[in-house]
Amino acid sequence: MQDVIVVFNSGSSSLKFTVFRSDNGHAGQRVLKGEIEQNPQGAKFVAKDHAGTIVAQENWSETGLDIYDHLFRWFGSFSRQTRVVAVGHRIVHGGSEFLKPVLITADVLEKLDQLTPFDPLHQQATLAPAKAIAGKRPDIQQVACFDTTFHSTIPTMARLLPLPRRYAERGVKRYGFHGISYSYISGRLAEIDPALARGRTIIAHLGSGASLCALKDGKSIETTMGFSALDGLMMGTRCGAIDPGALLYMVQEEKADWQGLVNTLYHHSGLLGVSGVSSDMRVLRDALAQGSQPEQAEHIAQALQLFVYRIIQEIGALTAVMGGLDGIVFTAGIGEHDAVLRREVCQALAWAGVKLDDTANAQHAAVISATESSITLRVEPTDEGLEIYKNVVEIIR
Ligand SMILES: Nc1ncnc2c1ncn2[C@@H]1O[C@H](COP(=O)(O)OP(=O)(O)O)[C@@H](O)[C@H]1O
Ligand SMILES: CC(=O)OP(=O)(O)O
Ligand SMILES: [Mg+2]
Repeated sequence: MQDVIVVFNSGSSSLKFTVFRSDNGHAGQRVLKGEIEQNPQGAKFVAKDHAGTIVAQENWSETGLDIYDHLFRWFGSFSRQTRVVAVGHRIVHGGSEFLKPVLITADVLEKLDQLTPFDPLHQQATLAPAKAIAGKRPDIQQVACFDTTFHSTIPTMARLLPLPRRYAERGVKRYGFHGISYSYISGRLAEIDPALARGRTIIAHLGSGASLCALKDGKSIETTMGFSALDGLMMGTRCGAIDPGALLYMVQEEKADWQGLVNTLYHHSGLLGVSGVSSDMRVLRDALAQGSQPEQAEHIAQALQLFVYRIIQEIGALTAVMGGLDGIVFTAGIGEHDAVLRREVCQALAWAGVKLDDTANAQHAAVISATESSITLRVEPTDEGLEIYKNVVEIIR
């Protein structure tokens, strides 16, 4: 009977899980990974073995929490051949209380539930698997790892929002997110590039959700997402930082109700909102290459340019806060795979001494800076699943 640790990384639209052997220390040997993609019509479940071969594929008519009955039926058959010794979860918001990974208890779940208004997009989606398992398999130890933990080191000036003091006392301050990814990359840098790990390095986690982290001497000192995962960079469907007066206008003039505003800002803005076509970089680039009609082509081009422009603005700000810049590490879906995006960002940073090696960039090499570049440029795949697995091993040890 194989002992395993299961790791859930629930995103805003999909539930991803990875199964690791539990007898392999921090090496984290994957035996299975799966995804449940949900849509209004139901859910599609796919599980693949370590070689990527599909070992299970099902379409379920249920959605929301009902998918867990199917998942546990499948889990039941799966766990008859294996022994699930623990489950790890990516929980996006840990608030001010949870500053490191914790064993999940009813009290912990209750406190995390109360943070939902701080992150209406992710919190319940990331808590759902933990709640389902706590209800159906209370014998299984569960560990919560938080996207906010890595940024517990940001200083007061990075933490405070310029609002009346009473709001900070209610938790309205800057937390930062993508911390599990940043913790993984920071650990990898210590292994592959100690100078960058200890230096002034910006990690660019550019996925559907996108943010930057200013890593100084191995610690987060500033990051672009703040109170919420809506803040900072322009993203696939999220607006990022915008003038609060625009929100007041939207509410006043368009009588936008709260839910309508949540949907607009979280789901219909960003690349999708400006292009009017898609939130996915690949779709937008293909549409331009295939020659959209002129107005649509202009909107797509502006969306892509604005995406880069916001990254440049924030890199400039983080560089100032760090008092200089030694390296940039690109990661996550866009950061790892979109050489055009990386080239456009690096070209706009020539003033800072950034020089890209175009050949290495096109090959998605680990190091993409030219030898004469005064700033090291790297591409490093993130691995939130492995980072969570390592935290689970530590907690249940
Ligand atoms: N080959 C690619 N070229 C450009 N962009 C890509 C590529 N592969 C993935 N992406 C982008 O990465 C995004 C997904 O980012 P990822 O970090 O994988 O997921 P998530 O943000 O949901 O955690 C997609 O929306 C897409 O825009
Ligand atoms: C915090 C956050 O935005 O996560 P994701 O990029 O997975 O949506
Ligand atoms: Mg992500």
